[in-house]
Amino acid sequence: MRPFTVSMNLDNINFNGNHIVRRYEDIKSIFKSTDISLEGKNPVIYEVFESPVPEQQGHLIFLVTILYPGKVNEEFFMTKGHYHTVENTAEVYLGIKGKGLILCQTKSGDFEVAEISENRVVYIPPFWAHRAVNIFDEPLIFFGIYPAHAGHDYETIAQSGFVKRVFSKNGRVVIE
Ligand SMILES: O=P(O)(O)OC[C@H]1O[C@](O)(CO)[C@@H](O)[C@@H]1O
Ligand SMILES: [Fe+2]
Repeated sequence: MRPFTVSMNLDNINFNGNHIVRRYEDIKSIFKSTDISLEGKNPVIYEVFESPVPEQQGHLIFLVTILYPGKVNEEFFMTKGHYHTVENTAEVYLGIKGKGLILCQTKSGDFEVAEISENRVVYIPPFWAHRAVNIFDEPLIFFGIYPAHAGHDYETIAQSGFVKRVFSKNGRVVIE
């Protein structure tokens, strides 16, 4: 592989790698309850633009995630969340726009919330599951980098979920 550059122009982002689009119907099971008002609309909850890099040890995948503003009933839009399949792999996020929370937890029950916003860097150590939550009324946009061989373990989260959820209640952000 040869060195390459890409544009970070957010009006027209495309790194020529995977483009993951997750809509309400794809991920509604992650929310506490279903929301009839979204059933017909099936909005895009988030999309991820990844770099075209082989999923092999030694490489780094970089990405931009756009997590749209919105709620499923009172629960803020969020990503599926995952552990890395190769658990001993970390991830770094750099906030570009918007405001959010990165929920982090370990299999032994440890939990942490990290704030993400423009110019703030979040470090997710090895062994920590991570889920992004948009707590603002604009898209949450962040850049990320992780080892290309890390993989995504969604199954553990599907079975046991995250220990906390983030809601909007009377105009306030509530973590329960
Ligand atoms: O993979 P999920 O949980 O749907 O969420 C996507 C987020 O996690 C990542 O897959 C990185 O591991 C990013 O691409 C993105 O920010
Ligand atoms: Fe990850």
